[in-house]
Amino acid sequence: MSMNAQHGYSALEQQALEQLAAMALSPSGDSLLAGRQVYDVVETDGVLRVFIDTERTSEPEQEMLAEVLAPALKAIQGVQRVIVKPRPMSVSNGKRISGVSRVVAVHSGKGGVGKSTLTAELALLLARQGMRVGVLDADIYGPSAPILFGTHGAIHETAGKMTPLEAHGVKLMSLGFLLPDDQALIWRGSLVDSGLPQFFSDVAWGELDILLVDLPPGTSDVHLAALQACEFDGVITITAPGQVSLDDVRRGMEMFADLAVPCLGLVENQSSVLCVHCGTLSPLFGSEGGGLLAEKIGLPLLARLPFDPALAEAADEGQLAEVLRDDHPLVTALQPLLERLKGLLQRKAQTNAEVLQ
Ligand SMILES: Nc1ncnc2c1ncn2[C@@H]1O[C@H](COP(=O)(O)OP(=O)(O)OP(=O)(O)O)[C@@H](O)[C@H]1O
Repeated sequence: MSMNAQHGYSALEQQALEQLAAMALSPSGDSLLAGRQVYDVVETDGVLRVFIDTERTSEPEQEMLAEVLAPALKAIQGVQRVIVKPRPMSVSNGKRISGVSRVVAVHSGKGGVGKSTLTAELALLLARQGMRVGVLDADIYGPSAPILFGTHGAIHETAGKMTPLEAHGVKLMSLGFLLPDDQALIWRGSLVDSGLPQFFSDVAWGELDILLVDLPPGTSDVHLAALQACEFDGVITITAPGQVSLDDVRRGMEMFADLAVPCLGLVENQSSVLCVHCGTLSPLFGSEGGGLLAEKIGLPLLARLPFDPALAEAADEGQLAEVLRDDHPLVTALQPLLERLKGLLQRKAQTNAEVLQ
C-alpha cells in the first residue's frame, strides 16, 4: 500500500511516514517501516513523536535512530520538534471491543462547550449514512445521552452483558440509564475503578463500525480509566471561541499523545450564530478563535459549527435528530469531520503495527 493511501494520518504524519519508508537501519536492510522498527508516528502541536519498537531494535540501534531521525524529520516544514521514544506501553494493553471496528473519543478541555451534543450529532449523521454506530456516554459527571437522544428506559442484561438502548439507529449506553440523575455523583468514585471499564467490556455492542465515546471534560482519573479499558483509534477535541483556552486544550492533547492516541483534529463550536428568522450566520466572539488555536497547536480545524438557538431547545427536549435536516448549516459544516471519520474506518488494521505494513 502506498503511503498516500493510508488514511487517518495528518499531512505532517504522512510526510514523516513517507520519509521513514525511504530510510533503513543499514544500507542493505528493509526500510524503517517495512522492518517495523518504527512503530508509529503521532503529531500534535507541531511536535512529532516517533515511536520505536523496542522488540525489533537493539539498544544501540534505538540510540542511533534517535540521533538520525530527529534532524531528518525536523526538516519537514511545520515540524517544530521531534521526539523519538520507545513504543508507548499501551495502557489498554491493546484491548479491543469484539465486533467494534473503531473507537473514537470526543473530548474538551472545559465543560459546557458542546461535547455531548457533537457526539450525538456525529452519531446521528453517521448512522443516517448507513454506518453502524454506538455512543458510550462516559461523561460520568453529567451523562447527557438520555436527554440528547430522547431515550429513557431500563437496561437489560443477557448472559452477563448489558443490552444497549437504541435510538435513531444508534446504540446507546450511559450511566444515565442506570442511575437516577441525583445519584450519578455519589457513584462516581466507585465507577472509575470498577464500573467504567464494564461499559467497554460488558455491553453487547454487537457489530459496530464506530463507537463514539463522550469523555468528561479536562484530564482526570476517569480518562485514564477509559483509556485503560480499551484501545482508542483517535480523539476529537471540541472548543468554543468564548472559552478558548490553549492550556486546557494542550493538556488534553498531551495526555492523549503520551498514550499514543492520535488527535484527529479540532472542532470549534458556536463560531457563529444562526438567525432563527432569516437563516443567515453572524460571527460570534470574533471569527478566528478556533482557526488560530488550531494553527497554534498544529491540529487541523475539522469544523466550525454555528450556534442554533432552535437546536439548543430541541436538544433539551430530545429532538436533536429532527433539527439536523440534511440542509442544516451545522450538518454542512460537519461534512469534513464525517469524511475524516470515514477515512479512519478505511485505515484497516487492528493494531498500528499492521497499519504500517
Ligand atoms: N451548536 C450549538 N447550537 C446551539 N446549542 C448548542 C450547540 N452546541 C451545544 N449547544 C447547547 O449547549 C449546551 C451545552 O452543550 P453540551 O451538553 O453538549 O456540552 P458539554 O461540553 O458536553 O458539557 P459537559 O461538559 O457539561 O458535559 C446544551 O444546552 C446544548 O444544547
